[in-house]
Amino acid sequence: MRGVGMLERFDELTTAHVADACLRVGLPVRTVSLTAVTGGRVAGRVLPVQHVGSVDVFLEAFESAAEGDVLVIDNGGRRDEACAGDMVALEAKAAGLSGVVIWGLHRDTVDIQAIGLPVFSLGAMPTGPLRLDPQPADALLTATIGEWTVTRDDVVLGDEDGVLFVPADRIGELFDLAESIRDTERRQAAEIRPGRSLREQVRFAEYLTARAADPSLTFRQHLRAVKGAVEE
Ligand SMILES: O=C([O-])CC(=O)C(=O)O
Ligand SMILES: [Mg+2]
Repeated sequence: MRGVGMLERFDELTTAHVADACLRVGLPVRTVSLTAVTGGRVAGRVLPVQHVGSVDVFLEAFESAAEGDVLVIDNGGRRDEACAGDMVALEAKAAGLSGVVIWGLHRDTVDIQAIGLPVFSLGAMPTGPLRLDPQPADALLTATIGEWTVTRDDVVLGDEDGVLFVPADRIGELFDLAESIRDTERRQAAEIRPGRSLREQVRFAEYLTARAADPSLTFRQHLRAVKGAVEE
């Protein structure tokens, strides 16, 4: 699954559903809280870059980008400079990319919003970089976003809750599971509204009784037994 196909399938899901799917199959839940500058959603293969003070590394990455890739910028979480703005967003869009994810700050917010390419970042700041550091040898191979180091073998998903990284070769399986979690949650929601409480649906009273007898019983174990979905 690539580019547009992946985005179409993710369009009916959220990062929360896929994060819960990761938890269920025992994958690390590689999420980061970032703001959606343009409010859009993104799903695509990671195009990793490490930024050291100049946009040239982005332009170099675009030279070998594939349709639907997402530029994932490691700026070390710095909050003293913006590392990408509307020029980078526009060039990314023209190169066929489907979004930009920044572990750092952006600028040119209004122009980025007008371009419409989904951009996720820690926030905005007027100044660009005032430094230029040496470029590491793996600057176009890996990016560290929060505590997660990602490569071309990863897919990034982004929405209003932030971003999530998943292994590209597990995406179909994770989407299948995320869809079933979403369907369960929708069914539960559809019953809460007319008055059948979540506690009733997940037999919460039974859980409290069972936990009194066996304090090691967790709510997650109980949810699995009754096939409910809330937190995974
Ligand atoms: O932050 C930078 O220097 C890059 C920039 O402004 C842009 O892409 O428009
Ligand atoms: Mg600019």
